[in-house]
Amino acid sequence: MSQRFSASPSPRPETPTHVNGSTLDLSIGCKLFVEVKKGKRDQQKEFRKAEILSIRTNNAGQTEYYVHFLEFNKRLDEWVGIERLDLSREIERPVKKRAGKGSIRETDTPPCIGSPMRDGSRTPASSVGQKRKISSLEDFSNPATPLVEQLNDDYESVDGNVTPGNATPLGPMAATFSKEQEIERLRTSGSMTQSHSEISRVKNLEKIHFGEYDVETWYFSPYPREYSEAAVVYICEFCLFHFISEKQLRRHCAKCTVRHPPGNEIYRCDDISFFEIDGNKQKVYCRNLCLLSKLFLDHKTLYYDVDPFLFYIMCKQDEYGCHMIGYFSKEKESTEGYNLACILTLPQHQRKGFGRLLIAFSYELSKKEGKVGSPEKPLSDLGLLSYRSYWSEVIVELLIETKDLNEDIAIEDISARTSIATTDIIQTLQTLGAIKPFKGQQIICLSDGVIASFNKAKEKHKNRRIEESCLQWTPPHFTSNQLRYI
Ligand SMILES: CC(=O)SCCNC(=O)CCNC(=O)[C@H](O)C(C)(C)COP(=O)(O)OP(=O)(O)OC[C@H]1O[C@@H](n2cnc3c(N)ncnc32)[C@H](O)[C@@H]1OP(=O)(O)O
Repeated sequence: MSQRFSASPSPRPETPTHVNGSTLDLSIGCKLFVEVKKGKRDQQKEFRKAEILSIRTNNAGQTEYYVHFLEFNKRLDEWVGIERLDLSREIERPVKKRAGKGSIRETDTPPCIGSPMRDGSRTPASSVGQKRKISSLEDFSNPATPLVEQLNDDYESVDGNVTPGNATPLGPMAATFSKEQEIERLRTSGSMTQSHSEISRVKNLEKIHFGEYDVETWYFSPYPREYSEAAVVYICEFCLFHFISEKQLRRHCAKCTVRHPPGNEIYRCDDISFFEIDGNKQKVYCRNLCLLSKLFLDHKTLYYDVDPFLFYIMCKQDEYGCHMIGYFSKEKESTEGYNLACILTLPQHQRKGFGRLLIAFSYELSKKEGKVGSPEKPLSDLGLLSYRSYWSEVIVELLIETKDLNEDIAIEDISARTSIATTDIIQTLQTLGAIKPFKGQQIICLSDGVIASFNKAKEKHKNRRIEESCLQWTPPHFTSNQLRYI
């Protein structure tokens, strides 16, 4: 059965808006101040500069604008009505640029910069070359914390292979960008990235129902076109089939006997289990998983070519079955030495230490393989924060241990014992301010502050650790041509 894919209702380029009897032309690319959605208790209105990315008419015939708050993460983009626009302040209009001989093209996007990815696509400027701020709803209140500054610096160093100096403008491809081509690429390509000029700037689903949760989505994902009309998309939490109505889901659940991900359970400790799934064997499940994860992963994910990947699904068990909390994917063979491709904790389970557990598990697998590994780049803002937190904790713990034993330890030793790549260790130590010059040499020295933060974090995470003895796994081997299990 062929499926059609689409971003959202077709955007209208220009809409005359009536204010106090006069007409105001608001078009895609206009930048203006928009009221920020705040918690119920916060009475104070706050406005931030935002760019209009799309315009639509809702069922009640009212015009709505899809806005992106400048310098904030895309997951805060949303549809707003005219009442949230501050029309009393200046509106910045998109610059008209000449597109070629005799024609004028209106441009609302900066050129995309970035390095070619493995699949030939480009890394988006938003995630690599430009400075970004970590943001969630609560971050609106305090967008410029020291953590944010730290993160911005980290972005440039971690993804440091792209700097404005070696950035390449996207060139004529951007001008001839076709929606059909993009849809086809989203549908059929492997690892993907997004650029500013892609239709996927506008998210297509508002909410999903998953298990017992209703979850607001963050980003575009290529679900079938008709799904973008639904207020909620219903997903079976066990087999990941998706439905457009609750009735359809109920009918499905009456027949669906699946109670855990379709793979081998390779780890169980208390109520936490990990299942290993081969993308080549469970294509439908893995594609549905990638569709789901794309709703929360902006900058890269794969959702068609799942064969070369293994998927590790983390579940919490109860009497009904194994409920998915998060997952990570891993290339069967990574020439770049990556031990993790994409990682996701479902939003309803975030900030509870599960991301840390997923990361720890990926390194536990690397240890069993006798390899050093690193996550695939670029990392998202949340990915980087989580990795920084994990790396810091593991490295500081080892340094304290070796100091207590009066042993010397080199970066290579840390890497061999933790499976963390030396570049990640050095960057982490630099971030902690732990590399100091001493008598013409560089030494590692932990400040009291770093040790105090470590002790606090250790206490917090003491119940969320991977027990090595609970991992029942031998590294799988694959034939070189097809990457299947032998
Ligand atoms: C290689 C890649 O795939 S990069 C892409 C990474 N994935 C994504 O961006 C998808 C959307 N995000 C997510 O799924 C999650 O945020 C993850 C997987 C990155 C982290 O999962 P979580 O379960 O929330 O992580 P966890 O609770 O273990 O937090 C780990 C640490 O990261 C940091 N952190 C995580 N989220 C945040 C946040 N929103 N704000 C500030 N710090 C954060 C904190 O230091 C936290 O430790 P703490 O709670 O003790 O302070």
